[in-house]
Amino acid sequence: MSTPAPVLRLDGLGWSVRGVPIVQDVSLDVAEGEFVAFIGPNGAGKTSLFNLVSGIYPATHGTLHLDGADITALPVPARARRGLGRTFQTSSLWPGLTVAEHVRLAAQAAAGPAASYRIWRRAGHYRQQVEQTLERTGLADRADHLAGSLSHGGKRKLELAVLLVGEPRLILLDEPMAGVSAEEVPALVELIRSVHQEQGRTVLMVEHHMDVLLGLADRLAVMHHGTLLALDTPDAVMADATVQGAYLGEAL
Ligand SMILES: Nc1ncnc2c1ncn2[C@@H]1O[C@H](COP(=O)(O)OP(=O)(O)OP(=O)(O)O)[C@@H](O)[C@H]1O
Repeated sequence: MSTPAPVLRLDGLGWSVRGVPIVQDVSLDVAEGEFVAFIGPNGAGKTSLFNLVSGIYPATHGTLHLDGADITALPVPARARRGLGRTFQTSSLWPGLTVAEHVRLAAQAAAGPAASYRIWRRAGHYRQQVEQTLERTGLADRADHLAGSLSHGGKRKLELAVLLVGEPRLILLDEPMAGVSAEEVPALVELIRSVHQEQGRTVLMVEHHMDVLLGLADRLAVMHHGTLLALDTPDAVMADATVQGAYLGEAL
C-alpha cells in the first residue's frame, strides 16, 4: 500500500540573514491530520521556521511543498488561499473592535476581494459563519465584548476564531498559551484538541510547556541552533540522549 503524499513537505529549508544561518537544512514531512509540536530553547529558530512556512520570510535555501505543489516562492496571501493559516506569538487584535466584528472581518477577508462588492448579498452567510465560529471557540457569550476587555485566554481564543473562520486545513500556532493564566490553559488546550481531532485540521504548534504538548502532539520536532535536532513521537524524543543533553535537561 502506498503512503499518502504529505500535506506539507520541507526539504533542506533554510534562512540566512547577511550570511548568518538562522534556520538550517530543515527537512520534514507532515501528514494530513497530523499534529507536530516544535520545541527548543529561546532563539532556536522555531518562530523563524514558522515565518518561512507561512511566507513571511523568503527561504534562502531549500523548498516547501503544500499538497504536492511548490510554494517556495509564493507570498503570504497565496499560501493562505491554499489553506495555510497561522497565529502569532504576540497578540494581533484591535482592542476597540468587538469579538464578533473581528470574526466577521476575517470571514470577509477570507472570502477574497472578488466577494467584497457583493457583501450585502452574503450578509446572512457571514452571520452564520461568525455564529458557528464563536460557538466552536467558546466565545458565543462574548460576541459583543470589546477584544481589549478580554482576558489573555479570551484573546487567544479570539485569535483562533479569526484564523478558523477562514477554514484553513493546515494551521501554525506560535505559542498559543503565551501570557495565558494557569486557570485558562485547560480550556485553550481543549479547544486546540478539538480543532485538531474533531475538525480534523493539520496542526503545527510552537510551545514551551511539555505538559501541554504530551496529550496533543503526534510528533515532537526539537529545534536547536536553527536545525532540526530530533523528530519523533513524544516518548521517543523524551528518551533521546542527544535531546536530553542539548535541551531537555536544562530547559524543561
Ligand atoms: N528578522 C531577523 N533578522 C535577524 N535575526 C533574526 C530575525 N528574526 C529572528 N532572528 C534571530 O534568529 C534567531 C532565532 O529566533 P526565533 O525567534 O526564530 O527563535 P525561537 O526559537 O522562536 O525563540 P523563542 O522561543 O524565544 O520565541 C534569534 O537569534 C533571533 O535573534
